[in-house]
Amino acid sequence: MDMQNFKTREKAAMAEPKIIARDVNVYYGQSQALKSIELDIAANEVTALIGPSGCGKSTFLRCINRMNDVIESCRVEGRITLEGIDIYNSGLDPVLLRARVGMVFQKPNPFPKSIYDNIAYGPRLHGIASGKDELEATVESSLRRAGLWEEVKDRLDSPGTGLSGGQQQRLCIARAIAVNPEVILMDEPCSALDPIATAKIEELIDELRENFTIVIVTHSMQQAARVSQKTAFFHLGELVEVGETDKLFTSPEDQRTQGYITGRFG
Ligand SMILES: Nc1ncnc2c1ncn2[C@@H]1O[C@H](COP(=O)(O)OP(=O)(O)OP(=O)(O)O)[C@@H](O)[C@H]1O
Repeated sequence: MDMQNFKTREKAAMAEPKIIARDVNVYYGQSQALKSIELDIAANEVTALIGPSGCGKSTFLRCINRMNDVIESCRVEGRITLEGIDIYNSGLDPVLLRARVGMVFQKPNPFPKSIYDNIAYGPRLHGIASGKDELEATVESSLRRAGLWEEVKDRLDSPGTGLSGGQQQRLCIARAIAVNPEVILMDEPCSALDPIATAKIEELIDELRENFTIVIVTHSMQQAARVSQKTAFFHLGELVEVGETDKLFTSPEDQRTQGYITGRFG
């Protein structure tokens, strides 16, 4: 290994995880959806959350930007830190948290506004771009980073909802990027898309990790294997196993992981 490579790896090994979850328990009313979750999420990596339906993947994802706050019956216990800041107990405004931790949903959900305004909305709200020129530049760079600029540059005033499903999802990714978040959460972002649109989003995810920390929930083990560096396997509200994606899929430590990835249940 050359010196440069060694230094890069050493730096990565020493770096603090971007997100740390400790003893996270989540309840919907009386029913417990997550049990004592402990997970470190590294910066500039893609972490995939996998597991059978109902195991708690989306619930955990929503804990990271406090989206569970809007579900009345939901109660979150434990500690989740973002760069050392406790996101539940620091008095951190959830709106500001969600600017740092953006989210992309299963079904593309552009606002019923123009393509331009879909992207400009967040920067306007958070006062990120000052003036028309800067806002235009932010809209363009966000669309470029989401791989959508060439396809929409001549129709920025058209409604976002008029785009194809795959384009709408890239619009939603561009919208998330526009406020310059550190983390992007993706809840099954390709489940409503065809294979070609899925491949585009997967390529995009790989490019985005250079600048963002990405956590993705997916039902597709192939997708987890293609896009992620780390994979966490959830089962019945427990985090059973987490590790390097290659290792988790080739030599898992737990029988339950083995059972799931070989298709014995799920
Ligand atoms: N809003 C809610 N109100 C009540 N219970 C909920 C709510 N959302 C999720 N649950 C329950 O919490 C548990 C975990 O659900 P969650 O959606 O997090 O699982 P998941 O692994 O993401 O599932 P899927 O893969 O089917 O999306 C399930 O038992 C589910 O029924």
